[in-house]
Amino acid sequence: MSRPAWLPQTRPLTRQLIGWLASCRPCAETSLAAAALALEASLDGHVCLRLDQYAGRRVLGLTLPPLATWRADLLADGVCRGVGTDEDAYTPLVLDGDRLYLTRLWWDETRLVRELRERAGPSNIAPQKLKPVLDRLFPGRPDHDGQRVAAATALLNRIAVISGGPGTGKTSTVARVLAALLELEPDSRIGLAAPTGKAAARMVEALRGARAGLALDLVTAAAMPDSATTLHRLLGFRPDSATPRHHREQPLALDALVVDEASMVDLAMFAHLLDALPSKSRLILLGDRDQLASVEPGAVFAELSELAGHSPTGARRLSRVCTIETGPAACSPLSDGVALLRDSYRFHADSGVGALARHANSGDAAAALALLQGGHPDLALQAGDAASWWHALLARLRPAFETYRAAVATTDPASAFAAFQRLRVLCALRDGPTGVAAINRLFAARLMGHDGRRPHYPGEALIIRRNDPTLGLWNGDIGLTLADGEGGLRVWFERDGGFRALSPYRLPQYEPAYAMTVHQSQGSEFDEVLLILPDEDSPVLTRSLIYTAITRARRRAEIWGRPDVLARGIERGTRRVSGLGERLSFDPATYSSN
Ligand SMILES: Nc1ncnc2c1ncn2[C@@H]1O[C@H](COP(=O)(O)OP(=O)(O)OP(=O)(O)O)[C@@H](O)[C@H]1O
Repeated sequence: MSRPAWLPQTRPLTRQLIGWLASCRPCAETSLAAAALALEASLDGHVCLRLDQYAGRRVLGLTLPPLATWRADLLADGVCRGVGTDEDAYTPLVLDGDRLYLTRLWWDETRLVRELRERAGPSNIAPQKLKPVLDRLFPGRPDHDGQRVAAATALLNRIAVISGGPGTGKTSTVARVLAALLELEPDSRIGLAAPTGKAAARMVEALRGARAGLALDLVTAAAMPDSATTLHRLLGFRPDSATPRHHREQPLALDALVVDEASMVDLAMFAHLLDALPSKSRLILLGDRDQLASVEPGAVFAELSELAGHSPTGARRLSRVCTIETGPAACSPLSDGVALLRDSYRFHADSGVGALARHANSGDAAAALALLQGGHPDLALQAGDAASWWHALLARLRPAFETYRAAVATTDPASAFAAFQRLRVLCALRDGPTGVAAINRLFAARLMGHDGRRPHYPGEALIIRRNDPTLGLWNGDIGLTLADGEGGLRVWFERDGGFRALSPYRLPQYEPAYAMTVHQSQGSEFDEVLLILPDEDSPVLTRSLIYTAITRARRRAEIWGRPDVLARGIERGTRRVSGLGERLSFDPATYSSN
């Protein structure tokens, strides 16, 4: 059929693919509309489209058919295939119940579900052996202590998911989990990984700190892992190939893997990870289920966290090691492995940042605004359009940039990084007058005195946007440019507790980093954070984005923008559509809780 009239309403990629599909085969316009909606959904981070949410509605200027007719047309037109039928025949889409997937995403979800189901279940650690070890590692703590329960959960199950907000003790808990594991299974080969280089470095630093507080015997202390890598590096992704070096036939040589900041890991990476991890290995996922999900489709960590519950057997095993509250019953074979940490030790009870994060996360815009306007010493709201405050923003930042420029003048990378990482401006959007690109141009010109004539200059701060395994640079790495003492410039990167320098002319794709998007800031923390809002409401501005921005702040958070725009963002909850939770749940027809 000819190109549908509604096609220009969709994004360029959708237009291209639907144009191709329309030219390949005759099919109903509503089948093309379903394919277009599934593509658009994947571009928004959803794994699939729920046909039942659209059937019978008017969308893209079309009235969509009732569900049964729409499903039948889709299958008859050959735009998609049903599950279990003709798996070798390629169709662009797969229809699984009422969920319509791009075929690649259906395979990723299917592989992940299969791997998780196969691995779910109790580990081979006996509760009676674990109890004395945890008594030693959590001295003086009550049996019902949340971190102790989380540690026991992680050790008694093969797949563990520990979710908690900032400072709830995820790292402290996992340090004890690793110590206990090494005591009970001394030969364990343990790996540490995170989605970005920054998050991996922070994980190592935090684990070193947590480990120092444990009275470990010398053998255990020496066996504790002391380096972490990115998931890309761990799996051996190559720039010229979509298939990593490690997979089912060439698995990782690990008995246990801890992945920090797991909320940033997308569906496809999770599927690759489970494929490469030996079937007997443990997997421990750490993260904050309320943070922004990955840029690519999927919200795997948040969905796994939602499975929390106890099976009768799981509850019996856990209660031999600690005291547990009566909670929800298991809804999935993975439920017993999920632990939620709730008490934050980073923010004191009177911390404005902590309270603001809680209000934002619960969607309570009125309480968040009242708090911001209530004169809290660690919070500020600069209300209004950007045009009304950008001079004030430059004045607010000038002292911090002067400190940074003074540190740059010493040419000592440690001083430069210490000054640079103290404060960060975060932007909700990428483009537009308050987007990260415009704000960076403003700061480079007005605060760094960069006139744009030289390609590089001392103090230039940049963020790497593309992995370059040959150079050992990873998407998200921050580089600071310093004079090299011979009239040239070098860009310095933090590496393995030290620094390394490269010529600015060798770098892969990068962007300025005086300000960064909230997405780019995930996995990092700063003493002070200034969040810049767009002047107009945007669908990108969501509760999880605002919560993620605020929780990057250790000591102080400021919001620059219109209160009504902030309120609408806090009220905008988002939920990514996928089939993961449903496919991992027990089949109610066959599950018995006894
Ligand atoms: N049970 C506790 N009692 C007192 N202080 C604690 C406790 N647990 C953790 N802390 C402290 O709280 C801070 C945060 O702990 P930790 O780094 O383990 O949390 P996290 O959840 O990993 O934090 P982040 O969100 O920054 O990754 C640390 O300074 C730690 O020493």
